[in-house]
Amino acid sequence: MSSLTSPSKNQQKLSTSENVSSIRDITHIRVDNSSTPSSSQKFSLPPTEYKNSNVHNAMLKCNQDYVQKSKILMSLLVDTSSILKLVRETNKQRWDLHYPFVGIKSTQTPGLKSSLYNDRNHRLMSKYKQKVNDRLHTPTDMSSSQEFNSKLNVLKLDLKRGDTSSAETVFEDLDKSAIATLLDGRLVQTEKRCESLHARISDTSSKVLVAGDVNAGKSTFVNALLRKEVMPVDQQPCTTLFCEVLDVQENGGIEEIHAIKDITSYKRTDVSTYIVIEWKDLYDTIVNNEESGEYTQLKIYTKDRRNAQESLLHNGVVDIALIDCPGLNRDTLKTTALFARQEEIDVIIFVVSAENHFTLSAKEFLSNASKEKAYLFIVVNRFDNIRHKEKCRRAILEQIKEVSPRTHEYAKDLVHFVTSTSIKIEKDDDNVGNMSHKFNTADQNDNDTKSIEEFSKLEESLRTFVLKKRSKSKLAPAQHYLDNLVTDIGVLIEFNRNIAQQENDKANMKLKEAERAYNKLVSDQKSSVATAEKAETRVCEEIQTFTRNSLEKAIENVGKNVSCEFNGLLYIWGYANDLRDSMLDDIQKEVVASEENAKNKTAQCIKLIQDLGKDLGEVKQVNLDRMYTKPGMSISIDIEISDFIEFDLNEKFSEGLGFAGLAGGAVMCAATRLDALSCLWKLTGFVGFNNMRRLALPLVGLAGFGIVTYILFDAKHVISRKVARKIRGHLKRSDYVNIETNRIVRQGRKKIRKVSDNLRDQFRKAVEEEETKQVAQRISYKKSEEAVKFFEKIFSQTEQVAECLEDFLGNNEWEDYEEIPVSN
Ligand SMILES: Nc1nc2c(ncn2[C@@H]2O[C@H](COP(=O)(O)OP(=O)(O)OP(=O)(O)O)[C@@H](O)[C@H]2O)c(=O)[nH]1
Repeated sequence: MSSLTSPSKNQQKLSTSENVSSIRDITHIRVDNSSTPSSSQKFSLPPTEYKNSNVHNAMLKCNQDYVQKSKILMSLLVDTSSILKLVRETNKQRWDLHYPFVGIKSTQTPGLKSSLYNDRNHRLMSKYKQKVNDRLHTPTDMSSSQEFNSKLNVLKLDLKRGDTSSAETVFEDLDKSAIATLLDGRLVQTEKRCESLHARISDTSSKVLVAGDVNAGKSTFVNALLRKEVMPVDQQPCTTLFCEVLDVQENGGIEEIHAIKDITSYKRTDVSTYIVIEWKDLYDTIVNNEESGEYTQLKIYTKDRRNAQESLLHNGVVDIALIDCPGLNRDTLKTTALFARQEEIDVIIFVVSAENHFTLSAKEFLSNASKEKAYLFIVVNRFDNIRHKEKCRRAILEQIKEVSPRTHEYAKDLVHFVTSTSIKIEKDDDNVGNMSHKFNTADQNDNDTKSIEEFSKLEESLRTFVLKKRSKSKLAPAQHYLDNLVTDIGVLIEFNRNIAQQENDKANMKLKEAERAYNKLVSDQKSSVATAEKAETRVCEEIQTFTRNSLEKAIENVGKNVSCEFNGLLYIWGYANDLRDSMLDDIQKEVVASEENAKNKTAQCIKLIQDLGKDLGEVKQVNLDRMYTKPGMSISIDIEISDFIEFDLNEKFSEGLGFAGLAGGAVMCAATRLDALSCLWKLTGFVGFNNMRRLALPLVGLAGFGIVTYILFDAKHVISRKVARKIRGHLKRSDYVNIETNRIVRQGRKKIRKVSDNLRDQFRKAVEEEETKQVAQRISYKKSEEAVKFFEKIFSQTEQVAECLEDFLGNNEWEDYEEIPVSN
């Protein structure tokens, strides 16, 4: 099997460039045929046998050239196939290929800067580069799909969609991946085509189709070539299906007839794909098939006992298979024409009866076949039946001139007037079985040396022609195909390299932008977070200072501006309570004011912090209404008797007066607060009645004196002072200022911290997003960079293939095969 079926193995052995250099070596070394397995097999016969045969030597020479050229071509096909595989792989996995000129309306393909021009001097550009460049920059008419697609030949996409839509509009409807998929399909087809071309070149055999009118003597001619009675001959039309006669070596040395129903599934080694026909049944099978149509083709493996110099089937150079066709008529014309068009058919031999000349079917077949194959090999048979031979010769040559002028030009080599029945053929009763009685031997004429000579001449010409045609028919299609293909690959790759380069430039720019944006964001993040932290600290300190000062001041001033209605001594207790409440209210007012201040400061700070992150997305609103809704520290102060007693009286009073006043005050207080009588009663019980009686008078006197003093010296101021002092003392002891300040600051800090945390979060997300963007840009940059490198590598590999193709196959010698079909 060809190496194309396992390119990976092939690649393991040789890289493309190594392969190409090995191809270069091939051309400088004369191919030593004896070293190749096929040639050792083919030239195993003693060389003396060839000595006198110029024809055979010519065949050997011709074959040498063929072997050498086919090796090069096969290597190039393998390399091209590997390139296609790499392109396909990239198209599928890494980089969607762009189809040249999609959506570019200008005839100058703007934006397409060719790196090929980067060569120092345009004139120094390789032929291949120049070719690709010219193709890329040739103005394109976008009006029709045909013109549009003409940038590519082999890789051209078939995008016709109705008559009205141009390829351009079709392309507009397709997205990038759809085009990549279409291209993938095209690449697969192309790879297969390379494989089939490779297989065709590696196949050393040659197929020769023997066509002609009914009863022209095709089967007789085939038998004469083989010198053996293989094909059944009948005066009635008898060949009804295609019978391919091959050398027995092709079937492992076993003479056999395979009747095939479906030729596409035929495998010689798989007996289920054919039926083996007995030799004796060959005639009946062929004749009966006209009605049954059971088989489409027969493969007849037969032994040619003649030596290589004489044999056609195994001539030591090329394995020739002869295909005997059914005679041409309206029914068979189409099938035979189709058969003749097959690539495998290297040569068409057309057998015409000298008596009947060309029929209409024959002319139609020949004119079509000559378009396909250029040169035809024409056998004018049954020449023995012609009396005016020269006249007949002229008439037939005239007809050939009409249907195939090129064949006519080389008529000496390509047109032969023969009598097939003049050739003595070997009969093998085992093979032909009961068919022998049907074989017409009446026309055989051993002594007709002229006819035999004519036939030998025909055979010589035929062998050389088959060989040359084989070279041409097997190698030329591959050469032309490769030539077109490598140019197409170049155009496709260069076009995509350009796009990849543009995308790389763009990606590079975007990557740099992304890096800049990222760095700026990270620095903004640091500074903003620091600013927010500072603002938080500062504002909290401000709130703290303000609150502390306010509360301390309020506590210090407590009672200074208090005014409560004093309704006389009887209501002194209520007065004291009112005073206390009023004082505590004043402090509470300061607390509320501090809370309000803290709220404002917090709001300002929050605004400042939110402003720091205003570019980072939506700002989360913070509700400050719920701040300080819970009451602060509660103050519980009870008014006691002692709150009415002022020990530290004004310096203007003496100590005695003070004591009396106090005592009086105490009595008054007790009198007002308690039931005086019950109090007295209790006191009497305590000190004893007699003692009480003795104390009563001085006490009453003292009380009276106290009452008078108390009234005289403004009881309400004393209470105010005492209550204020009591409140201050209580608040100091309970660390009121600190606790309240901390509470107010804490709540403000909490709100600010929440906003700061949100800002941090916003920055973190933004940084993450920028990082992701940066990573994506880096990936896209790397991807396009890899694509550029890949396309450059592929282009240079393709260029090497193209140069080899140019060097070794693009010479005039090659064309000679068309110019001189037979002569050496
Ligand atoms: N006189 C003469 N008769 C020939 C010659 N070649 C063939 N014949 C006869 O022509 C008849 C038909 O020959 P075939 O070889 O069967 O012809 P064919 O073209 O294969 O026929 P179909 O396959 O049926 O189209 C037979 O009787 C042959 O003996 C020839 O060169 N000279």
